[in-house]
Amino acid sequence: MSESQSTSRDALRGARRVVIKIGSALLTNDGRGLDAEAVGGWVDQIASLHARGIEVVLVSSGAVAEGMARLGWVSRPSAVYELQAAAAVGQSGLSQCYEGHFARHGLRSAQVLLTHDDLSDRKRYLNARSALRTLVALRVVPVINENDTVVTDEIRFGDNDTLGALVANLLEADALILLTDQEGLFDADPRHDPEARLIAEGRADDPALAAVAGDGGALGRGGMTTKVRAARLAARSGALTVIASGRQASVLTRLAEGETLGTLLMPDHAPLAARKRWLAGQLQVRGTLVLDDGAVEVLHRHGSSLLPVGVRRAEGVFKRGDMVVCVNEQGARVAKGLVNYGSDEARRIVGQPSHRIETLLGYMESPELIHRDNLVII
Ligand SMILES: Nc1ncnc2c1ncn2[C@@H]1O[C@H](COP(=O)(O)OP(=O)(O)O)[C@@H](O)[C@H]1O
Ligand SMILES: N[C@@H](CCC(=O)OP(=O)(O)O)C(=O)O
Repeated sequence: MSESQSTSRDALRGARRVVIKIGSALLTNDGRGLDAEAVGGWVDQIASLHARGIEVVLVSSGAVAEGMARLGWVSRPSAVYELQAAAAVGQSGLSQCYEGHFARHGLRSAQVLLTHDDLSDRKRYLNARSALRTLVALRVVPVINENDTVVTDEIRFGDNDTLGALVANLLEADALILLTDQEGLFDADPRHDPEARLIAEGRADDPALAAVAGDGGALGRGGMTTKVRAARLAARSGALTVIASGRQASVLTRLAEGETLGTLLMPDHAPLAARKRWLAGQLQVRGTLVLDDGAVEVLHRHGSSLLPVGVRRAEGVFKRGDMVVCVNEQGARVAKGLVNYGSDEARRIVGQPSHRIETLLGYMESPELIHRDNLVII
């Protein structure tokens, strides 16, 4: 084992708070509802981590699959209202299953259902954080899922990898462990390429990883694409990510002991401040600002605010306070942030020096289009 590998795996051994996500592809027993026996096995391992003083927060998929099994449906419905109904039926089964297994170890679990809005509204985000922190302090294991029954396609995470990463950010976890049906991230999708080789370690921000990550199977949602993206999100609060097979014997306890299993994706920059992390985790973007090269440079190099003079075009319909993405002239994403002017006003002031804002609009809200406190480089 190389020196860098042993150092990285040591980081996992030192983890005190971990978010463990168990994916649909793994949980659902080839689509026939929950694999309760396998759930029991993971809970046994989590109980053992707990006994060593490691705080565990679980993100578990499986509600829709369990609901389908309970309702006797053989194929996944496409209508949103049927998926919502299946999730409602299945979520109680999921919760019961975990509760029963944790009870064998004298541990309590708690069901926490979150939506995108809970994490995008700053007040609700802080509320969710304090509730989860309280549960963890009470030595209860939160079992989190997306609240599928009340979300529509437009506002959903969809996959639970992203939710897991945002929870890791929220709780400043040391590690995010994504358990799935493959041994980790391969250099090609092993379902289609028998020669594919496991990537043991990488940097969460490495664009080459996103290039080899493909879509999910029939049961899962985002495949490796969302797992690699989740690693990038988790890295923003300094968390490392492991993608590993939930079918490997004692996978969680072996990882906690520093064994080389799965794919380890390490953060390669300092963690962002809490508010910037929250900004970075925002998925819903209302518009696009196309920046000139000078603006891209000052944002990158100096962490400056974005002034209208550096913006070529404003696209989309947005209000003051909405999240917009900033791209360079080739369309590559550079930053995102909360904009100080709505799209109509923004279109009138782009390319202009800030001292002209008042003349152009009849008022000046602020000299920046996005203040640096509300801006995050991506
Ligand atoms: N490069 C890759 N390496 C490993 N698996 C990959 C890769 N690209 C795509 N996949 C697919 O991703 C699937 C796991 O993702 P997904 O089905 O969403 O599972 P989960 O429900 O656990 O999130 C695997 O079954 C695999 O076929
Ligand atoms: N929230 C959904 C699960 C979403 C999902 O399958 O995500 P993933 O496990 O990342 O493939 C459910 O409980 O059915």
